[in-house]
Amino acid sequence: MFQQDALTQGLDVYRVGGAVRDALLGWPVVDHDWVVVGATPEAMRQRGFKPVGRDFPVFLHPQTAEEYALARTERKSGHGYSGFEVYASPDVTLEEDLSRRDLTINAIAQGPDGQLTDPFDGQQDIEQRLLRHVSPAFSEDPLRVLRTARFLARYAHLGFTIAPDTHTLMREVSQSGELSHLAAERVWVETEKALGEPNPERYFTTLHECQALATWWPELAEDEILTAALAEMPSAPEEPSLPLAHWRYALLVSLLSDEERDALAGRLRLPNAVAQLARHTALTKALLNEPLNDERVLHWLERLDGWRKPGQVAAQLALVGKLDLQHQAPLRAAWQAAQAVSPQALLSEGYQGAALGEALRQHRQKAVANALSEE
Ligand SMILES: Nc1ccn([C@@H]2O[C@H](COP(=O)(O)OP(=O)(O)OP(=O)(O)O)[C@@H](O)[C@H]2O)c(=O)n1
Repeated sequence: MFQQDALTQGLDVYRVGGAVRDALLGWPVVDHDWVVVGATPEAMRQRGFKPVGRDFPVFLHPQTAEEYALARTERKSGHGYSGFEVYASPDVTLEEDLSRRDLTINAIAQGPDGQLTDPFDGQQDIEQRLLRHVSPAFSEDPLRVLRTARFLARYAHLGFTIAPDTHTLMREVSQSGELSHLAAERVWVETEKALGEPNPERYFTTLHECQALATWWPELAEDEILTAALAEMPSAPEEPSLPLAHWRYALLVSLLSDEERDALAGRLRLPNAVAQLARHTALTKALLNEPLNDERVLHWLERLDGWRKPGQVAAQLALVGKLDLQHQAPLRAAWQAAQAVSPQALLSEGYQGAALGEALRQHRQKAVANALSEE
């Protein structure tokens, strides 16, 4: 049940999508999406709703900033995201709007009196823990392959599986080559969300099973490589300054070569911070692979840009705590000792320019060596 406010009073409005699904699942509801039946864009604007874009009949409530979309149908007319013909008109029914959606559990609407409109048996699929497509139109949006894998990463621990027919469709979409028309940013948005879910590995194994991994993650699309990569993710540290999803990504690609990691980062157009965390994580794993010594530790601190960005060393030290706890204390001591070397003191001794740089490095290396020998 929900109360209508002055702005929505008199509109034929329903709560839809994720909010209804998650409420039925007892999962926290983060944001509410609404669908409005029988209204025109002009009527919405007159009420004070703010149009979101020019091409989509979606509006924001000026107070709650929640999305109100006019009921619409969609038909594919080309490749990728722009290749959609959207038809919104007061004669589009609630059922028609629900029928364009991806999964049955996402195609349930709730009216103000609490009553559910559920033409595709989404409630039954929630009870049976099934991710099932609404109609063959599922294939019209290749992003849905990733979305379905992401929902599995989120709900697998509740017992959800992907319906066999849906799995078949996902494989067909992957084999059609349509995934390559997605924008890299949208692929990353889905992947980043999946990486933050309770079972991120299910996202990747599902995509591998339906042959979708080869398009965007060819570096991981081999049974043994994928298994090894996924086994790295549980080492993500609880480091509140960085998102869990980013740590998991960095660990996932930590066994790849530098070239492969950079190729992936470029293809996915990763945000710099994520690509950098991935590089740093690989450096830390390489450091721990062999016995520590002053030269290797100093090199590691330099590659982490520790003097300018101490937070980057702190983050990697947290990772060391998960990967190899016995090395955390010596590395922390070495870092503190190296940080304590003061450029100011060397300046006042008369060092300048390149000589100052060289003296700094020598003093730092000595400090690291002392710290390592004391631990
Ligand atoms: N490619 C897509 C994207 C969205 N939807 C529909 O639009 C709703 C809202 O989409 P979105 O807000 O992206 O996702 P949610 O389902 O709300 O999931 P989340 O909890 O991850 O936000 C979905 O429930 C689904 O009905 C769809 O059918 N196909």
